[in-house]
Amino acid sequence: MPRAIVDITPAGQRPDEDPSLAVRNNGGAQPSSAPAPAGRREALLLLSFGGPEGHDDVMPFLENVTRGRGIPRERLEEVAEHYHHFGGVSPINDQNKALIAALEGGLRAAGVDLPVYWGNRNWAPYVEDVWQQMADDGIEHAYVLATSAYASFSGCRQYHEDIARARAAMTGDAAAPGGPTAEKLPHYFDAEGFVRANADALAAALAELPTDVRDPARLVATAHSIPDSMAAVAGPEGHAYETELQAAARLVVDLVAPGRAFDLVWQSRSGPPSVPWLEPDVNDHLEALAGAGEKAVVLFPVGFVSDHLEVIWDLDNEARETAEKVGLAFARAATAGTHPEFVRSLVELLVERRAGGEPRLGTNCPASCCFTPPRPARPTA
Ligand SMILES: CC1=C(CCC(=O)O)c2cc3nc(cc4[nH]c(cc5[nH]c(cc1n2)c(C)c5CCC(=O)O)c(CCC(=O)O)c4C)C(CCC(=O)O)=C3C
Ligand SMILES: [Fe+2]
Repeated sequence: MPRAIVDITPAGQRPDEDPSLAVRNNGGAQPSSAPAPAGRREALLLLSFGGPEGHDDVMPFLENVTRGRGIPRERLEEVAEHYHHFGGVSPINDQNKALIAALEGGLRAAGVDLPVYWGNRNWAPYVEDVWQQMADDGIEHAYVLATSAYASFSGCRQYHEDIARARAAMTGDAAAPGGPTAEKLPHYFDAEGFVRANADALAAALAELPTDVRDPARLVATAHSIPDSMAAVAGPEGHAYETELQAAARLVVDLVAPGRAFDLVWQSRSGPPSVPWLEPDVNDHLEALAGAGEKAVVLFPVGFVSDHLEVIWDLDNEARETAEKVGLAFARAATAGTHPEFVRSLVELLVERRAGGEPRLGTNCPASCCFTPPRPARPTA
């Protein structure tokens, strides 16, 4: 019996935020399990976060990211300093360009003739503009590869909303969106090449440690912290962000040192202190490890796809400093980046979808996924 595809029709709200932020019509992503119709003009779209390109971009970029999110001004100023430390340029844009070049090569190698486009949520090239560009170029359907491998509002649902917003902007009518139709590719935290890329990097980082602490070194996976309320509703049954991260980290460690223990901790917490986010923070965890007599640690940021600013600032500066302070030998593994096996897996995901493979989570998400259902309207007297 064919499995019903549940269309994404957000009727909810972001778990911890203002309901007016939610895009009400996600007409962008309508997965179909039928093979791509012959002759349809298709494209691959890399959909990412975006990042500033210079000093003057930093504050407007941060305002785009945090609009309506209730992030304290002091936090924004602090994060702006991290960007200014690198001349106001986020590394994420060059990393996305490199990934696109690698994907183009990977598609050619697989004999897949598709153009690759790039759009962002928070900075140019904006997803709205690339949608117009694709329409002008005659593209009818886009497969959307988001630069997040996991569930959660921030990592999955919000990318669906970006697609819906871009399609609504084509007509000015969210109920009758335009431009190419789209389907988002599924979560890829357990894709063979993603796991292999992270495992190679973990092995390389371990090899950087002095030989006498290599075997007993503590393996510590990191991912972006999110509000507890967001974690609780991630995925169809809730807590999928943590579950997927645990699964990915386990797969990675098992390729390097089968069965070896690891910890999963959180980084880059934002938001007001009054709102609970996933804990422990990586810095607190390093202090606890040192306090328990550990001598060395390898961090592997399996929650991220490239070595963007939150990785290089929060780990290579802050966490490394914490490790030095408490006397832990420290190494940090690279993210998947443009590892050839990772790129090959991404191309495979695309090929699977084009052939009409059963849509998986991240492509077809139930309406309740990553949202808190809105409270029923109070009956009026
Ligand atoms: C789960 C997750 C991912 C991974 C999935 C994915 O990749 O999508 C991710 C990635 C990224 N986050 C990034 C940057 C920022 N994230 C912020 C704020 C926030 N992130 C959150 C979550 C996540 N974030 C959340 C819940 C907030 C609070 C505000 C809100 O609820 O939306 C802020 C505001 C300032 C601050 O408070 O830190 C900035 C500047 C960059 C770009 C880095 C660069 O430029 O290289 C990237 C790739
Ligand atoms: Fe973030």
